[in-house]
Amino acid sequence: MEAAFWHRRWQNNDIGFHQPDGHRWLPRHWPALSLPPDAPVLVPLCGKSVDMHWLRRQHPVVGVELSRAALDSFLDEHRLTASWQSAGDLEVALAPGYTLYCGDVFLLNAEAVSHVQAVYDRAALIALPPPMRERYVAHLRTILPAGWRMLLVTLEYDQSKMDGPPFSVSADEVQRLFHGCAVRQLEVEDVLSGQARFEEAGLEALRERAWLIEG
Ligand SMILES: C[S@@+](CC[C@H](N)C(=O)[O-])C[C@H]1O[C@@H](n2cnc3c(N)ncnc32)[C@H](O)[C@@H]1O
Repeated sequence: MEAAFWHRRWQNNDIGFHQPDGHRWLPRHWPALSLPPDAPVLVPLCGKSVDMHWLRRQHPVVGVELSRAALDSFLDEHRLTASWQSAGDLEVALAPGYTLYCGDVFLLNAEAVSHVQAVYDRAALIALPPPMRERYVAHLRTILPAGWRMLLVTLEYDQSKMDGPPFSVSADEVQRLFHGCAVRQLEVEDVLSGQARFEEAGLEALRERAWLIEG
């Protein structure tokens, strides 16, 4: 998607992807990453996810997000005072425990994530259309220091019945994108029931999966 698409969504408060209570699987599956306390965690395409607030209890959090409005809302909602600085091609908000980059994830460089040990991707990979997904994963794999681990959440459904975002990402695609990494499915659940937009599109299944990936 173009940047303008996302800026419009934030401007119009059209943010159905935002989960005010956080993702139910984060507390359950985060321990599978076996991270040392204080290991810095990258949250790409972070929006104003409250999952960052949960992660922050254990880890310094590095976010990256196109929309300044999203990051300003996150800071406001969590009563955080940030100082904004320029960081090369991006801007960055520094608040206690948080380093929040504002700009295109593809402009995030290896220096910015040189200390990162883990990644939490919920609604980031699946927010991107196919060619951009390849580029996104290749970019993360290029800039992250060796030994990273990731908790990834994907959705899979019949893409011929509706358009993304969120886009359908199959188990095969996850394996392909992360070839050469250790990829383990932690959980799969059909979450179609009660999801009006997906039910109205005539889908018969909407499979959500959690993955542990080790680079
Ligand atoms: C579907 S939302 C998910 C947000 C968050 N991960 C969550 O769970 O609520 C995708 C987010 O990615 C941001 N985004 C899209 N493309 C981006 C890019 N190229 N670089 C940085 N952020 C991007 C959008 O502004 C949007 O906030």
